[in-house]
Amino acid sequence: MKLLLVAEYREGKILDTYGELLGFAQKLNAESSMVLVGAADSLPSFDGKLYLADVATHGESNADVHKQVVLDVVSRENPDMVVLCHSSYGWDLAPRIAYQLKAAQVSEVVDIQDGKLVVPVCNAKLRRTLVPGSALTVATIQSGAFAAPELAGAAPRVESIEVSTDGSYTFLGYEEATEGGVDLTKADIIVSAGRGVGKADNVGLVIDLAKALGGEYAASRPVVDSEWVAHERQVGTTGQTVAPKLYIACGISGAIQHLAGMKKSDFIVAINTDRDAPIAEEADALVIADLLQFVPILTEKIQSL
Ligand SMILES: Cc1cc2nc3c(=O)[nH]c(=O)nc-3n(C[C@H](O)[C@H](O)[C@H](O)COP(=O)(O)OP(=O)(O)OC[C@H]3O[C@@H](n4cnc5c(N)ncnc54)[C@H](O)[C@@H]3O)c2cc1C
Repeated sequence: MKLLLVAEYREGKILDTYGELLGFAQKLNAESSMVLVGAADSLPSFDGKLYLADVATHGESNADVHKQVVLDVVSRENPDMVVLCHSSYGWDLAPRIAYQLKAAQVSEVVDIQDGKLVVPVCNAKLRRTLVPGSALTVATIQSGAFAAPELAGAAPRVESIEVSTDGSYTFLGYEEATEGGVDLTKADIIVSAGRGVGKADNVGLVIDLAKALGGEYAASRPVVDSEWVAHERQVGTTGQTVAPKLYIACGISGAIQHLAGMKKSDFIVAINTDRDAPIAEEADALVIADLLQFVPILTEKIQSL
């Protein structure tokens, strides 16, 4: 199998998520080439062919033009699969490429089993394996689902390419998070509330524990969707990616989209009534308890130290 990996470049450098694309290729045992709209001073550690379209000419974020770049490389490489990250860049680009190539598009691949793509369904409660019906597939891979292989030292064979830069997009720039927004990535300790807190009033228990520990509080997506906690505190693929020294997950089941945002934490404590919740597999310590009883007692003990 032959893959074309689409790397991303932002604000002057290649994003290290290209490593996850390589991890995906490695798991499929596939041959791969890569394409990047970027610059020669920020290249991937990749032992293969890299098609490089100059960012100064093709723009940093322009789906119309970048689509043409990828299509140009597809015509040269004739891959079986075009692979992008499941990121805002990938969401924007993948369907355009798939439509143009009349290829199947498979979104948010989380695993490979027996050479087949595994994707989440039913809000990630279930998974299914897919065999695309077309000869060419365009796939996006879930953040954190495929570990990057050892990359140091490898250098790509670079081939410069150029396509027409006509497009209907004008890229205006990136917007910084609003002032006063919380940067959870800087917190050493995060206590996070999941749907297991039950109702908005109970989020206070999690906030109290975070304060007692001198940390920040965060939440899983359902808690944010219910407007119990602001979106800026959401952890996961559609929230922030954090790696604190201590992450305490209170009433969080451990769906892949949540794990992707916190599994690089140094030490994970999960408080859950269900000993079989998926988070138990990631947790360094699992407390099987009702958080509504356990968390206030823990907070009180810490406050009394
Ligand atoms: C495209 C997409 C993007 C997504 N992005 C994100 C994201 O960025 N972040 C994110 O978090 N999710 C995200 N999700 C949602 C994700 O799939 C899960 O649905 C979500 O993470 C589940 O949240 P939860 O663990 O809080 O709730 P649940 O899965 O409902 O788990 C609740 C847990 O609480 C436990 N519990 C219940 N009562 C108690 C109690 N009294 N004491 C202790 N434990 C208790 C239960 O045993 C259970 O394990 C995304 C989904 C999709 C499809």
